[in-house]
Amino acid sequence: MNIAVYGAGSTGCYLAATLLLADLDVSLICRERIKRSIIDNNGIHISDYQGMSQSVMPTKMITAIEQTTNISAHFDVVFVTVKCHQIKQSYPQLLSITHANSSIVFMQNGLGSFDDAAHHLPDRKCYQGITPFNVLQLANARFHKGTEGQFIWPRCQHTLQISHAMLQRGLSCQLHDDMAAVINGKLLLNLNNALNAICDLPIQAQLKQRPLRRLLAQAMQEWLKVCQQTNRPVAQFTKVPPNWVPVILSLPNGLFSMLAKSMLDIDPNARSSMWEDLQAKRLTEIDYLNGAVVKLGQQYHVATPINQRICAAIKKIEQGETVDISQLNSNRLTD
Ligand SMILES: NC(=O)C1=CN([C@@H]2O[C@H](COP(=O)(O)OP(=O)(O)OC[C@H]3O[C@@H](n4cnc5c(N)ncnc54)[C@H](OP(=O)(O)O)[C@@H]3O)[C@@H](O)[C@H]2O)C=CC1
Ligand SMILES: CC(C)(CO)C(=O)C(=O)O
Repeated sequence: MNIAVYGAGSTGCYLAATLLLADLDVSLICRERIKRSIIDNNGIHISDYQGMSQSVMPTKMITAIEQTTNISAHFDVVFVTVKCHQIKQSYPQLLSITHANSSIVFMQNGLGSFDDAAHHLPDRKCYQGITPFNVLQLANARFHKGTEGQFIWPRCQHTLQISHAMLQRGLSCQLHDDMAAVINGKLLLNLNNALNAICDLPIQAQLKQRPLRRLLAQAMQEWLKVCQQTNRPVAQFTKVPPNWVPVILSLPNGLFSMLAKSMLDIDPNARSSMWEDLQAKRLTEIDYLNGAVVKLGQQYHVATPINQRICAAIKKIEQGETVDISQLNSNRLTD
């Protein structure tokens, strides 16, 4: 089975290293800077907040698909790990490197990008997968997992084979039959990406502040309302069912830290991928996260004022303006 990780950056390099450690045949399709960094540092180095640390040297790294020979229809499985807004440009290349029985697994957060991909690649088996944990790209080809979780993939012939190979090496992933519920449940957590980026604090420090938790709880309540209204299933990612998460987040600090130990048991430096995007002055995925909640809210007549303010704030920051998180409690950002 020939596997490719298309767009190996933070999550993609972590995924590629994990699959290589399971002795699978993996090619990285990545930028020249990533390839150079991996070569200069003798491999990909992955670590996690519980002390795991492993290294692996990929032998196949492709930076220019058009100039690579024997790659046409070569891959049986492609994990796509580019950002949501980079998916559109990938269709011709994804078509050229796969065949009719290939599985293409899209690993993006949020809603919108997968539907577009499945629509544009009708001759391929397209699936959605999820990275439930945070990966921070550090210097020297190091990729650090800062929160808990395992890769989640749809159950299909290829992922069953991959899961088996991983298990034999003491590694694990989760296979699900209902990826739509998983995506909706992950979006609930990703509503924090923007808030985390705006408050400019590590997630753990952010969660210790009740006003910041309450903002997140309100954003989550709006999404849960949309899900209820549209009969969308929401998978559980936390110790408590999705509907309880905003309730727990709204509790006073003492009660919250007693009841939400696992939420706080993360790397003290972990931040959201949107924080990373803003630091690097990259376009964010706001339209696919809080923006998707707003869009569905408008469609199904559910009010989403907090998510609207969050979107407006991120758009301002993308344009170089500064935003104070306290402004989210007023209407000023949507004016
Ligand atoms: N980072 C995280 O902790 C988490 C991220 N996610 C989700 O996973 C998805 C991927 O995020 P993440 O891994 O952070 O993204 P990254 O930006 O770190 O990685 C994507 C990489 O793909 C490269 N790329 C883009 N287009 C191509 C192309 N055509 N050919 C080769 N390389 C390409 C990008 O380069 P360039 O920057 O030059 O465009 C970048 O290096 C997102 O939807 C995100 O929300 C989910 C859970 C956690
Ligand atoms: C794991 C999590 C929720 C961390 O914020 C994430 O998905 C991200 O940063 O994009």
